[in-house]
Amino acid sequence: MSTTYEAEKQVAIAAVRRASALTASVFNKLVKNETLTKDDKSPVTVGDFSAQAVVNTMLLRAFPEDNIVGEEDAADMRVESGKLLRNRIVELVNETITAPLQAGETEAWGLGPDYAQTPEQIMDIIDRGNYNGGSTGRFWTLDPIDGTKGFLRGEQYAVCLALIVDSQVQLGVMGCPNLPVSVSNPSGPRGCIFVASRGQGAWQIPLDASDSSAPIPLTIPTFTKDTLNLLESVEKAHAKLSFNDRVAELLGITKAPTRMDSQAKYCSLARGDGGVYLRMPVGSGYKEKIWDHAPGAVLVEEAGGVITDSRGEPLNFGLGRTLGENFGVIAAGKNVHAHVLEAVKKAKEEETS
Ligand SMILES: Nc1ncnc2c1ncn2[C@@H]1O[C@H](COP(=O)(O)O)[C@@H](O)[C@H]1OP(=O)(O)O
Ligand SMILES: [Mg+2]
Ligand SMILES: [Mg+2]
Ligand SMILES: [Mg+2]
Repeated sequence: MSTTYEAEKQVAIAAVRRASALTASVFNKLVKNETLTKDDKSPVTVGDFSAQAVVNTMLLRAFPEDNIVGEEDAADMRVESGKLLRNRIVELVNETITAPLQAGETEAWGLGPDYAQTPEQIMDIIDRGNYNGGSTGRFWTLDPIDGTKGFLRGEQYAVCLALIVDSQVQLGVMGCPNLPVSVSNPSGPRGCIFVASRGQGAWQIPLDASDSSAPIPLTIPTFTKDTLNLLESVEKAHAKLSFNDRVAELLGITKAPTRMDSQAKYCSLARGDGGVYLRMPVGSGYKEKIWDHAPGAVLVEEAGGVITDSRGEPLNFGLGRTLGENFGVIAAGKNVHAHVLEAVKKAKEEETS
């Protein structure tokens, strides 16, 4: 019998909602020493650490046996120089988890006025994201702020959570606080959640729990050469944008690419706002992380699309914390995908000839 992971979906949506609210509220108050630079030179903020603590708390209360592959760890908070950072994170996490219960939430998820945690508990819960993943069993993967650079610029970012069972992504939930609710009204209200579970479709729901708008089913539409465009990174160090330009040319695309940080690109693709997610490695040896693609992958597939690496092979979420050797990512609607794959092959041949 196939399972629909309904209980997991409810917890994941609530966790992404609380963590998204935290990140949105912290953005306006971020001060200088609340952002650090990690060993790989990428930024991390009190928002990333706090959001990971909130999501891990709720997941582990609801599913104590589960493991979590999370992006962040608490090492920087455990040292003497991390005291200010730690205090701020403890304040943010406790503010978020002790906030009154909202519709559908329960105290069993560690929420409500009685559930404040000690600094030690919060550091330990962040470090419960240290699981290494693998090809068998069930685990969650979490990117508490995907697109930290976009977050710091006040642009797109996403709180990203997925459930992986025996290497297959079964459930994906992404919170996008800065993404317009409606594609046709880009300057209108912002804040959406994208949800997909295997065999159950892809949906957009409101970020605000008190908004009772009905879930919107998502299907990737059909594109023509004139309406097709690429969705790509803002950061030049994350993807080879010159390669994308050549692929667009080979495909006869005339529309300019949409540059956007984070897995909000997958969300945009799933709702027809952009026709191709294309990410090619820059050749720095960076390995793509499973939390940067797992929820986006199930969302695209459930919206009727296809996602592979640049050779047309499926992404492998069972290799550990990374996707292994990086051959890039192509995601698009079924018909478009085959053409992109062909154009990518041609552009690669040109590079080596
Ligand atoms: N050198 C890199 N190459 C590719 N992706 C990277 C690199 N450094 C960080 N990332 C991750 O790429 C993703 C952002 O990609 P995009 O450019 O598509 O927004 C983020 O998950 C970011 O991590 P983070 O979660 O810390 O922001
Ligand atoms: Mg990061
Ligand atoms: Mg990320
Ligand atoms: Mg991140």
